[in-house]
Amino acid sequence: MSHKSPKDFFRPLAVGAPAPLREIPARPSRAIHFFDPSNEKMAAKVPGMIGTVDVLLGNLEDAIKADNKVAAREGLVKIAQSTDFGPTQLWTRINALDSPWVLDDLTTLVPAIGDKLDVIMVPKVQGAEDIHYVDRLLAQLEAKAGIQRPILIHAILETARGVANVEEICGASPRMQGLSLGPADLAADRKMKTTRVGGGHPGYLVRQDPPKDADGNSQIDAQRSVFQQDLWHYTIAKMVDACATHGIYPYYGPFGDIADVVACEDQFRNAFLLGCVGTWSLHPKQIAIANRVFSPSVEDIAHARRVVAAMGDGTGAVMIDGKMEDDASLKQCLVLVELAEKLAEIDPELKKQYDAIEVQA
Ligand SMILES: CC(=O)SCCNC(=O)CCNC(=O)[C@H](O)C(C)(C)COP(=O)(O)OP(=O)(O)OC[C@H]1O[C@@H](n2cnc3c(N)ncnc32)[C@H](O)[C@@H]1OP(=O)(O)O
Ligand SMILES: O=CC(=O)O
Ligand SMILES: [Mg+2]
Repeated sequence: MSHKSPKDFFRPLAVGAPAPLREIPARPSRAIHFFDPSNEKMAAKVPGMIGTVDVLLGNLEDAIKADNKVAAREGLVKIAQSTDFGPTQLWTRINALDSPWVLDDLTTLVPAIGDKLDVIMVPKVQGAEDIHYVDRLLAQLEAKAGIQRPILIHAILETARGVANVEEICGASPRMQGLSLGPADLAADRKMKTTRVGGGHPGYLVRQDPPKDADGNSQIDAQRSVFQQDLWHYTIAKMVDACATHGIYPYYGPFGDIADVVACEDQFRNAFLLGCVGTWSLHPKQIAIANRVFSPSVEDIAHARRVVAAMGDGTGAVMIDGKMEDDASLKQCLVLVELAEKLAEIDPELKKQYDAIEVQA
């Protein structure tokens, strides 16, 4: 954990840098859509995606060929300078802190487009020291460039040491906006034996007990159901707790099987139910899945509003459809109602659906 005093924590780290935020804004970020700014075809699609996705992220790290690193950085500057992003946030993923590109990433991007960048995603974060390094450097660059609002930091949880240090990473700077799970790098770093980019694995399962014959002997060769388990449950739950403790936001990460939109939706929904606020989208077709999954359903909002209406001042207990509701379940319902209100501000279609709900007595 940081050894700074609480008041120093909220002082700028360079003379002339903007004051750190005390609260991280809860801006909707259901899909963080990755694009390669050095890929002209992909980059050309970016202006048309504004308003259809909550976050557009110019990726400079993995998935960008070494020969294209400079073109990606320069492409991002060009796109950011020539585009009005309206309601859509602009993020970038810089190269890893031990790479030959990251210093130029930061010293180029902040002066050129620091006033347009909402969040910088930092990959392969190992501990608080990585965040401290970026924190100070950003403050120096912001001061030099006269940037008026602090650029926030998002860390990818994708090393074993990062997972072990997740608490101190979340609390390392008032710039910390959130964390994403990086299942591909994390699997490699932990020496897990899956070669998939996120999602489940058919070998990670629990098998139904064998039936017994008339003499009570187990029929181990009999047909038995298997239930595939979630390889990522532990890490996502740990990440959600660390983020909630520090008032920042957890996200699922990449789902690499672009064709399997069904399993992608399942993985996203598991993360949503566990507390994540959004996910990555690698391909345009994953945006609609993320927007659907990370927006509460009309049924959930109808129920939540009914509980809120029935609970009055929030004390006591009531019965609704045979189920007990009290202060705790009211708070659960308020999580959904408040999220729906935020989403309705930026998504007219959702607003229409939520507005049409009639609250049952
Ligand atoms: C483990 C990690 O670090 S994950 C994060 C790093 N990885 C990434 O960022 C990957 C981003 N996505 C991509 O590179 C691509 O989507 C790929 C390689 C997965 C698939 O690309 P393609 O084979 O070209 O996909 P496909 O043919 O279905 O593309 C259809 C159209 O969508 C466009 N498109 C594909 N992905 C994107 C994207 N992320 N953003 C914008 N447009 C895109 C294509 O250019 C193509 O355009 P066209 O119809 O004008 O030809
Ligand atoms: O960067 C993402 C990952 O899964 O690795
Ligand atoms: Mg990674």
